[in-house]
Amino acid sequence: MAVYTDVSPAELGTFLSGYDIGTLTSFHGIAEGVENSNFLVQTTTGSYILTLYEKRVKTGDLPFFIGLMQHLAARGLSCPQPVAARSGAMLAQIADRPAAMVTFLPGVSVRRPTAQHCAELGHGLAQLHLAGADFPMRRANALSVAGWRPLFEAAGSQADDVAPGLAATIAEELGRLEASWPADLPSGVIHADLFPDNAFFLDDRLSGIIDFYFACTDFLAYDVAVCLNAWCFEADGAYNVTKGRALLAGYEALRPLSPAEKAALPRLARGAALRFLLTRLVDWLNVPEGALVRPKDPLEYLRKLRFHRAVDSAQDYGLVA
Ligand SMILES: Nc1ncnc2c1ncn2[C@@H]1O[C@H](COP(=O)(O)OP(=O)(O)O)[C@@H](O)[C@H]1O
Ligand SMILES: N[C@@H](CCOP(=O)(O)O)C(=O)O
Repeated sequence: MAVYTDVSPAELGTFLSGYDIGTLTSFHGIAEGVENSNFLVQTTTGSYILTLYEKRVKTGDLPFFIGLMQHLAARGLSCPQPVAARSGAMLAQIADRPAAMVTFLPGVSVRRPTAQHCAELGHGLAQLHLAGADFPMRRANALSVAGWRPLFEAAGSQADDVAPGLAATIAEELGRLEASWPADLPSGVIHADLFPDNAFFLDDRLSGIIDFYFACTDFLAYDVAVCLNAWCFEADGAYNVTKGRALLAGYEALRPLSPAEKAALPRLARGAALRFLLTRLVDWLNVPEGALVRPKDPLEYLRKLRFHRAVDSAQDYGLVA
């Protein structure tokens, strides 16, 4: 998280009086993350996370996110659970922002995932997909292929200031993906942002998944592609096929990919790389003044995109045929 909106102790104290979770003992803003404002709130009954929803989160989508976390938790997935106010409401308002209080999950995120972490993550992702299969609400993925051109239009004119030639690379890739994006693959609830900072581990076992605010209804294999991008590249930009193999094997142990999903994986991985390149580029060029946030490097995803452009088949990611 980041902190875009400040909350005063008095405001938070008043806010907490609407909940049955004790009285405030301490709180602080959390610097990690880039989307919403998050606070670690400690009360006389324990620790909680207060999230204030910022620019990319539409208020109309909040019931989907809240309902999804409740649904997944009820099916045994370890994820934050929304805490109801005394009125029964899961959503509230503080500092003029929509907000929710959720349970605090123990565990730590890993900066340099090992193959073991990747295997655990793949398994957890498949568990999430299976647990979400009967979730009744739908939410279109606003950041799928149709959402990429508007992002490019917002940032494209400054892209070459970030890296010479970047605008042309994005334009070419966007055109290709718009023309070839799969139309019909198994769909359902996806997390859509399951990066290492959104997965917690205890003793190298996956202990929880957080940050469901990009979750939506889309191709399940696209979520796998997002994770290959986020978990299986080394800091020097090299793809680690051992980690990819572990992630895919962990996933397929619970939910085997169909032949069509396997064939589509390289395109989905290119699309996932372009999606994060574009959102990072927009964020890089638009850091709000005074915000506690560390924008993420868009060029990391340019390097990943270049790797995917040279991939022939899902076997290159470590998929065992
Ligand atoms: N339920 C939770 N339990 C424990 N820590 C959490 C929880 N939710 C968020 N955090 C902490 O806050 C950080 C940012 O949260 P996140 O949901 O990823 O924000 P963003 O929506 O900006 O990505 C996480 O990296 C984690 O450290
Ligand atoms: N994971 C995205 C940005 C959103 O990150 P989060 O920290 O809010 O989960 C990226 O790396 O570009």
